[in-house]
Parts: sequence; C-alpha cells; structure tokens
Amino acid sequence: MGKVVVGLSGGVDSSVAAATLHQQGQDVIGLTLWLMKGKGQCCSEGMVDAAQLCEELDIPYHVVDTRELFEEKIINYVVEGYSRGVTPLPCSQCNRSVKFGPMLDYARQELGADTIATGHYARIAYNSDTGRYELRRAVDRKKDQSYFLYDLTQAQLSATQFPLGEQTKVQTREMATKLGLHTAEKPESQDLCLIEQHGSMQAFLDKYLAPKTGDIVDTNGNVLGQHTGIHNYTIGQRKGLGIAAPAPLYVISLDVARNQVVVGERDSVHQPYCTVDRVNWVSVQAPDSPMAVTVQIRYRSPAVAATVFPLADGSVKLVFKEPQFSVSPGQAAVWYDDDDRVLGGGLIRPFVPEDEH
Ligand SMILES: Nc1ncnc2c1ncn2[C@@H]1O[C@H](COP(=O)(O)OP(=O)(O)OP(=O)(O)O)[C@@H](O)[C@H]1O
Repeated sequence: MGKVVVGLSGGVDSSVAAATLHQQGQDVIGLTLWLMKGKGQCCSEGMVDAAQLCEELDIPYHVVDTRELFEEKIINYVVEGYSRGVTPLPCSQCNRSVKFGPMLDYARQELGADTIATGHYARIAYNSDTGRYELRRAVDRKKDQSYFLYDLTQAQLSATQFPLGEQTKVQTREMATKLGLHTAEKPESQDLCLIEQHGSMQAFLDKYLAPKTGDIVDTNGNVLGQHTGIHNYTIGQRKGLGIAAPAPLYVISLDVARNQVVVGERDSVHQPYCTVDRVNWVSVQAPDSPMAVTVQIRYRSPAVAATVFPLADGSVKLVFKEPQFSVSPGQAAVWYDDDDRVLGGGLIRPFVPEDEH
C-alpha cells in the first residue's frame, strides 16, 4: 500500500482517522497545516495534540506553515465579504484552497504520498459508469459534513479518503478510548474556527473593520434605530437590533451603498428563489436542463425541495418549493439527490434587481 498523509487538527476525529488507516496497514504520515497564530485547534494546542498522537501511533509527523495562505484566502475573504454586506462561509473555500489542495501538493512533492485522508464525516465513491468521483453524506447524518466539501475538485476527491464516513461519532469516540488515544475525550469544536479563535465573529471583525454606525430602517426608509456597522448583522437576525416594535423585526437586507440595515417582519425574510454562483458540480456533470433536487442553504438547516435552473454563465437559479427563511448571500447552497449524493453547490449571490431572470 502507498503512503497516505492524514490531516491532523489535534481533535478526536482526525486522530481516529489516522489510527484506523494505520491499523489497516497503510503507511500513515501525520500532517498539520498551521493556519493561525495563537492557541486553539489547528494552532499551537492542536499541533501539540497531533504530535503526541503521532508519537502514540509511532508515525512521522509534519507541520506545514500555511498561515499566509490562510490569511490571503480566508481572513481577507471573510473580512471583505462582511464589509460588502454578505455573510461569507469560509469553510468550503478553506477546504478546497487551503486544506485539500496544499495538503495534496505537499504530500506528493515532499513526502512521496499519493493520497490524503481527513476526519471529515462524508463518503466518496467512484462511479465507473460516469467516470466521476461522487461525494455522499456520511452515515451519521447528525455529523455529516458534505455541505462543507461540495467545492472539492474531481482531482482532490480522487486522491482523498474519509475513513469516518461509514461510522457514527459515538463509534469514533469508542474507538479512540479503546485505542487509548489521548484525544479520546477532547470536546467537540462548536463553531467556525475563526469564532473559536476570537470568541465571536464580531470580535474577529473588530480587529479588521472600523465601526461605522448608520441607520436601521424599515422597507419604506423610515429610521427605526442605529446600527454599529453593517458587518455586525446578518440576514434573518432578530436579536440585538435594539428596536422596540409591536411585532418582532428581522434583518431583511444590508444596504452597503447607504450604510443601512433594512428590517421587516418575519414574512419579508422569506425568499422564493436565489441565484448561486461559483458553482461546482460534484457527482454529476453540469446539466443543461432544470433538475429537481433537495438543497441545504445553511450547515444546520434541513434540506428542502427545490429546482435548479442552470444559467448560461455557469451560475444557477434555485427555485424553492416553499419560500425559505433567511437566505443569506455569501452562504453556500448545496444540492443533493435523494438527500444523499452531493450534486453541486455554490455561493448565494447578493439579491440585486438583475437577478430577475
Ligand atoms: N489544521 C489542520 N491541518 C490538517 N488537517 C486539518 C486541520 N484542521 C482540520 N483538518 C482536517 O479536517 C477535518 C475536519 O476538520 P474540522 O475542523 O471540521 O474538525 P472536526 O470535525 O472537529 O475534527 P477533529 O475532531 O479532527 O478536529 C479534520 O478531521 C482533519 O482531518
């Protein structure tokens, strides 16, 4: 068997992924991408845990300094997105451009390995009829991370293993305990790594964006209050607006040009459709006719019925069977068939009048 490089965050999932492949007799090398300065998962604490794991398994361990790449591809992207009034989802981009791509390059060029593995909960299968690598949800639906992986290329999928895709998180912890791995009891990371690292998204953004107060208005332009900077708000947000009104008010849109947060009642936060760009078709080729799918527009929201209409420029229009609450520009929309196979995904485009296709 050839060499496999396992991406280690220092958490229990990647520990068990490495241990499983090692037990199977694969020639495993541990590798951590050093993404951010400071303590925490994937930073100094994560590296110490990952190094200790490699000692426990008696396998080689490498650290690759990718802080500059992370800053360029993720930090700048997130900050720029929030300053434009969108709520960027950095994880899919991070997986494609910061984790899987560079890890595979390093594995091949520096370590003589052809494949990589991670502790993601998802499954990859080769379809010999279509010649494509298909991405599927994990057996453990509660832990399924396929939503964050839709942007992986065929080349990346063809060289990746997800050893945890067929098992539950409970089984992973049991395995870690049975194998005596010191990471067995490590708590679950709950949030985006940027939030975990800085305490909150606001604390992270405060480092990069100056406060720029402005008006909170209703859809008729009446001023209802003041905001602290549009980057501190997200579509569908209800709490923290500081406005007393007879009915609860939600953020409907963020108007960068006027520096206004626009609010309205819950009904006005429902969208019948959205346009999605930077589309990556995963398990199938881009179709040329509409396709019935189920789609997830946030990591934790359930998949809902929709139709994907391919557009000439490669983007798609997604028409929901029922209007959806809180469709946030910048977040990923990921569509599936039979709620299992990832067909494709992309980023929800800000709502502008030209979207009226
Ligand atoms: N800094 C990193 N360097 C290398 N691989 C990483 C890094 N961070 C995450 N990964 C890989 O990506 C997988 C998913 O990462 P995620 O941040 O979602 O962690 P997780 O699901 O909490 O897993 P874990 O328990 O391993 O931390 C990890 O299991 C690991 O294989």
